[in-house]
Amino acid sequence: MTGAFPRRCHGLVLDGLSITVKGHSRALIEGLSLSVTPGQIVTIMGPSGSGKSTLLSYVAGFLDRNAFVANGAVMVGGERIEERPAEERHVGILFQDPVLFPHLSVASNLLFGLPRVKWRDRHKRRSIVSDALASAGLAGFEERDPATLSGGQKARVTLLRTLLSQPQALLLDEPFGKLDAALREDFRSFVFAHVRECQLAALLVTHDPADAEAAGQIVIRLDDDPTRLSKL
Ligand SMILES: Nc1ncnc2c1ncn2[C@@H]1O[C@H](COP(=O)(O)OP(=O)(O)OP(=O)(O)O)[C@@H](O)[C@H]1O
Repeated sequence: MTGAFPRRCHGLVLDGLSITVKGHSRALIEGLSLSVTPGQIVTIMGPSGSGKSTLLSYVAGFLDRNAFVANGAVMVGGERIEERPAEERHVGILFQDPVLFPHLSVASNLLFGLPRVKWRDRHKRRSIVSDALASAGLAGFEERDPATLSGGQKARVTLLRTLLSQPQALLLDEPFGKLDAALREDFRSFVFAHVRECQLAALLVTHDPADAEAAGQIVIRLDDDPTRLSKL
């Protein structure tokens, strides 16, 4: 894999995380603490509405503070980040639908992810993008319009863009959910290989036990009753 995705040497730690929907007396998530080591994928499972996406939003910095009361420490790379704006957290997130800018070429979408402060030289930036595409089996896709890509290709480009932004932790919110079975397995292996290669600390939200098994079977279950948080 390309040198544009350097190895990370810090993990992700949540400490005493509690989240309540405003106006509700019972917490959605209460006293959740967990530690994800570099290269490890911890799976978050639980019924619809149990707070899986809300948990990821809190870690990523997207939580709607008008709707939720939340507290608890989030550490990435050895630093507290829960008070920082999302763009300063070094946390990448992938959603169920790959999101690419439709008016930009594949290369421009990827260049968007690449930190300008780190790579100022235009040719170097282009070559990092080309190397990243080649590492994903997409050599020569630089000038393609995202609309012409298959679902699996879009998913790969979206992951590459996230990785090029140099995250230290990766949040995966059902990123395989809409792919058909063969593609799902293929993309899952692709994502997990990058998590391990780049030594990212990853949280995976999924409803599929096969994802949890492929991720290494470390499962945190958010139950209907938040006082019954259990580690399988
Ligand atoms: N903006 C909001 N305002 C008020 N309540 C919200 C808001 N967003 C989510 N919720 C509530 O928070 C709870 C947790 O939602 P969340 O989306 O985190 O669940 P989930 O476990 O990810 O569900 P699913 O598996 O269906 O995606 C739900 O009861 C939901 O209705």
